[in-house]
Amino acid sequence: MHTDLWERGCERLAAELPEQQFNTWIRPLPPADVTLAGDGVLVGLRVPNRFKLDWIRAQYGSRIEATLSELAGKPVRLELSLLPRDAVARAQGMAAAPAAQAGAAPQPTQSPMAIGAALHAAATARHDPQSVVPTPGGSANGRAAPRVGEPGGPVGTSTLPVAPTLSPAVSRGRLNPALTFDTLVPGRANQMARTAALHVVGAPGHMYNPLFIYGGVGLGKTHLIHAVGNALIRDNPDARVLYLHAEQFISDVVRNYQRKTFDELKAKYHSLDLLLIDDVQFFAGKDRTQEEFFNAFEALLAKRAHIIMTSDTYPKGLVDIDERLTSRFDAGLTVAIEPPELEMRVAILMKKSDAEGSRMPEDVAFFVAKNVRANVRELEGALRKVLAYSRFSHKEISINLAREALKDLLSIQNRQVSVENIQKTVADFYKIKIADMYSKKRPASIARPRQIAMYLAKEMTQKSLPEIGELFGGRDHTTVLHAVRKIGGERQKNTELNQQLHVLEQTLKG
Ligand SMILES: Nc1ncnc2c1ncn2[C@@H]1O[C@H](COP(=O)(O)OP(=O)(O)OP(=O)(O)O)[C@@H](O)[C@H]1O
Repeated sequence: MHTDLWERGCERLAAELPEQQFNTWIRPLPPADVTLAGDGVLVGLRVPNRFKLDWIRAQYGSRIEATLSELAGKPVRLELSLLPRDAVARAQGMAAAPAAQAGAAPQPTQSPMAIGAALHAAATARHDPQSVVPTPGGSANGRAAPRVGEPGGPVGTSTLPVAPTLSPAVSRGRLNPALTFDTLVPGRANQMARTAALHVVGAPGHMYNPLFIYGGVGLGKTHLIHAVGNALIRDNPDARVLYLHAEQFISDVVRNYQRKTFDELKAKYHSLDLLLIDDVQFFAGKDRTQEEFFNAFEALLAKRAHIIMTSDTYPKGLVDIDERLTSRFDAGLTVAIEPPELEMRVAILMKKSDAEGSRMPEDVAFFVAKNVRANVRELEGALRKVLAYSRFSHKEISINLAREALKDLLSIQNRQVSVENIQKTVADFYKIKIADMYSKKRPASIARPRQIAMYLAKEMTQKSLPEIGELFGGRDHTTVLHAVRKIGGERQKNTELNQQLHVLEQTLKG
């Protein structure tokens, strides 16, 4: 077994990567789970938040896989997942004291892995934006520069001053130069959001301010707002653009609160031309953060700076966020990004495989796209698996190869969802009693979830209409057919319903 594979990998990465990059991104990770999987090795890494997960995957994923594969002498597949929230919260609670000493250097005598475990708690509690933010990645003329960690890319320590008021170069450093409009595949699912975003690039500070983009996980919200930032800086290299995840804003507020340096916070945020802030649902229940964000928001709009926010739900659907904020979020333009349809998924697979230098034949792209429907992030994961499998096995990319590479994923997808499970999940979601699924009650608050459950039963199980009717309290098959048509039709037009169905489908697929 390769029990010490991760530790050896860390040692190698510590020697190869610039020190600050290793210390920021790899060292704080908790020890990986290493398991043998077929002819290869599966290395599971848990990361405290989505921002870090995306960054580590984009910047270091292939490098980690290559390093570990070399050490193991067999193919290694890296799987990144989020640490459960309670584990993060526990670590934050435990780390209250170390957080005060954020930045303390690890003891050199410890192994990278031991240090990783020890520092993990402090790192998750710290969330120091300056420490987690990558070094500048854009060139002076705004064209894409090599990424952090790539040959020719910037080294760990920024030579730029980190002033409370961001210099344009520092703000540019927070954008991922790979996330542009060119690399974002357009389609019906992101048409509105993309068009609105392009308007902002054309006339920042004018129309659609603030722009609020919402949608389920992995659908391209972050990509789109980075694209706006990158395009704006390309057109105007002096523009002060800041991208940050809502959690970083929260940490900034906490830090300035502790130090009583609110003027610095104001100077930093109120001076921007474009603020891109991801996942504002994270502000829930954080009153002081909401107050500071409100102040920044008002100051930026007053000087015609643009604000773009993303969230997993529309403004009125945000919970534990002050209404004076949510009503302002809704005051510009609110647009949804929907799950991509089949053709768009195929286009994404083909574009991304081209970018990797291994074209995926169209029939294979259709096969993968038909089987991976949840979101683009999962689609990318499936693509990575197929490409890696083809590389390691020295075989051409074909449907058979894709079937083999994705067999775990396909077996999960094919797992049967039962009508009983659908009834329970839908009842929980809409907060009605499960008995109402079989009852004859007709108020809309009950009849509609029941119709939604019937629709999902038809979509997600092999049951016939009469069988479904029977399982819903002995209803006639025409009642089921009516529900299936009604909900299916509405889904096409009603974004909110579509999002709810998407969440339910994801939950049911486990
Ligand atoms: N239309 C698209 N074309 C190309 N790539 C896309 C598209 N949509 C999403 N992606 C890619 O899918 C991945 C996930 O997208 P992104 O991180 O922007 O999703 P998100 O909606 O912000 O998710 P989350 O809410 O989980 O943060 C990224 O690698 C992104 O580049």
